[in-house]
Amino acid sequence: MTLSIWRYAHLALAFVSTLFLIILSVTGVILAFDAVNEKTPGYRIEDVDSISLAACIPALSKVYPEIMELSVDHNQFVTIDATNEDGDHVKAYIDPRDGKVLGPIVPKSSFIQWNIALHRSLFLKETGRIAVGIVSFLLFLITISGVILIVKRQQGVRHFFAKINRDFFSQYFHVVSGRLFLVPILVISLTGTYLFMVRIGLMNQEEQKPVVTEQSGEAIPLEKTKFPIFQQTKLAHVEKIEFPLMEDDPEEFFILKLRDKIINVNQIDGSVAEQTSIAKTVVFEKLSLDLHTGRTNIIWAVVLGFASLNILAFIYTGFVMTFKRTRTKVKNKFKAENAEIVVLVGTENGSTLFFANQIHQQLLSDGKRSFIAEMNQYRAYPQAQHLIIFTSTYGLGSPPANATHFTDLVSKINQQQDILFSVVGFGSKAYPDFCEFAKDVDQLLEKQEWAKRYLNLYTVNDKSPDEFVKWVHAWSERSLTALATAPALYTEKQVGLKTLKVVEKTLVSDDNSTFKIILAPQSRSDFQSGDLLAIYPASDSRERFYSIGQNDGRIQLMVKLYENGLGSGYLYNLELNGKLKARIVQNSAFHFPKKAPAVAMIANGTGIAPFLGMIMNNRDAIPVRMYAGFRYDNELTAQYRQFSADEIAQKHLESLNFAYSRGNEPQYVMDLIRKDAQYFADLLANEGVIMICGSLKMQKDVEILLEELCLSKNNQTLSFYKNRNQLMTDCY
Ligand SMILES: Cc1cc2nc3c(=O)[nH]c(=O)nc-3n(C[C@H](O)[C@H](O)[C@H](O)COP(=O)(O)O)c2cc1C
Repeated sequence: MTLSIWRYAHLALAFVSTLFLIILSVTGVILAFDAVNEKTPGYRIEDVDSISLAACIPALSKVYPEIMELSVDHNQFVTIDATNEDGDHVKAYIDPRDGKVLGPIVPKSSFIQWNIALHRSLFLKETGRIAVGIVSFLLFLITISGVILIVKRQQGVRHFFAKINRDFFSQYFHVVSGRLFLVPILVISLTGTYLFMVRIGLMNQEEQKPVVTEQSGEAIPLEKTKFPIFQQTKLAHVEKIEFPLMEDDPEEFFILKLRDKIINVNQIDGSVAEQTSIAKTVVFEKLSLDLHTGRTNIIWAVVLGFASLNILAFIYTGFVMTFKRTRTKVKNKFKAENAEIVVLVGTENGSTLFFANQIHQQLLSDGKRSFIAEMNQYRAYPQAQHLIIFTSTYGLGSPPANATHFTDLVSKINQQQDILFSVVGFGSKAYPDFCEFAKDVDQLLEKQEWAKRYLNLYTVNDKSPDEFVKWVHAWSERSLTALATAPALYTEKQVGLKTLKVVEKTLVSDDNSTFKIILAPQSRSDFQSGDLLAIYPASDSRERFYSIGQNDGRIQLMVKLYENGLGSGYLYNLELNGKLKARIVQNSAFHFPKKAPAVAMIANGTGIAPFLGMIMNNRDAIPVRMYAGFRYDNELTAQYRQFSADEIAQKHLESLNFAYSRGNEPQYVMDLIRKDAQYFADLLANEGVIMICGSLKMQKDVEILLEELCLSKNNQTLSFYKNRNQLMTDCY
């Protein structure tokens, strides 16, 4: 499928960096947790911005005769490295106002250190650092391309924060959380990139020259509380203070390491002996580190933790989206120029392609020369008789990604022969322009001289299989092409294969080509008569469907054996007690209507199969009449007669009426219906249900007859009853 360049970039970048991003996100979550955890002991000195060095240094000197170092970390914890009055070495968190020890310095656990090393360099030293840096930059690019995709999706920057309609969970989550975590992820990626650039020396850290103040003459001693620089400097601005090693030595200084400069202070008179600014890049580096790690702010650390967690969720949902988009693989057996049926698909996220492919596959199975392509690949189809278009719509009635040139192409390329067209729109009623693009395409084709309308436009809301099968019914009945109408076949969640054992099989004879096969599921299976069995005779993607009759918890099929028939031949050749794998497809639209006051069943040939099961299970004794047409009265129909006698005795059935088309008096089911016209008219008038199973041709003829009957006897159209679900069909 054509992907827009941005989506392609977004995906390619994500693909390249996935593994690294997973490692960095997992360790990122752990380190964010650690950053929060670090702050939980109550060593934080709240008013470090009001404590001056002039207040705290003399106070500390009273408690600690010898101080080596005092530092204030990103948590605003103050640490001292000193000797106390008892001569003991103290390295601990203290209160800077009175020197009281608050707690010991606990080094980071080896687990956290392990995480830090993994996060920074993947344990690969310099190479790892470079890889991490590059991945940070890729994350930045992924974020930017993601923003562009959201802007495109939302039809402009103005709607960036507008409501996101939910197509499916992964997509919704990806977009909504993408917006929510946009800023933190941008910050993580940019600061990560910057830190990497600094570390590998890409940022020019120009040496800052110290400014030296010439000392004039002998220093006049001053009390430390009066040192102007100590009075001006608050603890909040300090990172570290190195104390003079030897007291009274004017060559030994207090070295104040502040965030933006280093100041050497004369310990005798408190004058500034030397001052060195810290390079901007270093200041930025510290800021980046604060922002990247959340070490200075607990709320930011929590936000970063969630953002990292969200990167993992992004990866997962992103791949679900990609999988969904690319899952349906299409194969063409015929070339565009030889195709008799052309299926064109307009899709952005691949779901419409799934529906289209289900149809294309069935057309191929039915021996039709079907060809499937994207709408943007529209061209001349010299042998086409049918053009079927399935397309979604994206915002303001726009075409999906692979249908953007369709309108232009249609105006440029004229087909040379008449082609019957049918358009199915896929969309969502959550959007004001429901299926707008499909409507436009339908109108566009209507105007083409070569295009002849085959069906009116059908629309499908939110990928509803029930709505889609309405089109399937219509197209298959009009074209007399067997297409499966069980909605379950068009749901993306397909249930798995089941093992079935052959427990009974009859043989065909000269005058009977239909055989019965009974299959016992080897695991718990829920199904009803009217459901379908999908088998895979060649163990490939080719599927064949059979209507199920439920016989005592087992699957009963009536199969007509065709010469060289793939499915029928496979089933016929199965050994007794042999096993096969197959899928049960629920077909709730053709289940026995348990609430109906009465039911008429109309079948021809193997269409009788589901009805046999329904009758056996009619324990509520709903009045059922069956009308069945066959070619010959043979041993099979004799069995049906025996079956009906048994079922009539059990009150499961009222009557079974046969018509034989090749007998002495050729008859069709239509003749049986005509004979019982009043019964059918009354049945429909009294909310009874008619079920039809068998050939599409028979269904068509029966419907024409029922239409006549309804009009003449009930003064109603057949569609009136159809709309009330009083006509159920499953024909092929
Ligand atoms: C961003 C976005 C915009 C959409 N805009 C419309 C719209 O304007 N009209 C509509 O009927 N459906 C709209 N839809 C719904 C899709 O057309 C619908 O979900 C369709 O089944 C998707 O099919 P696809 O996966 O084949 O692209 C939109 C969906 C998304 C995600």
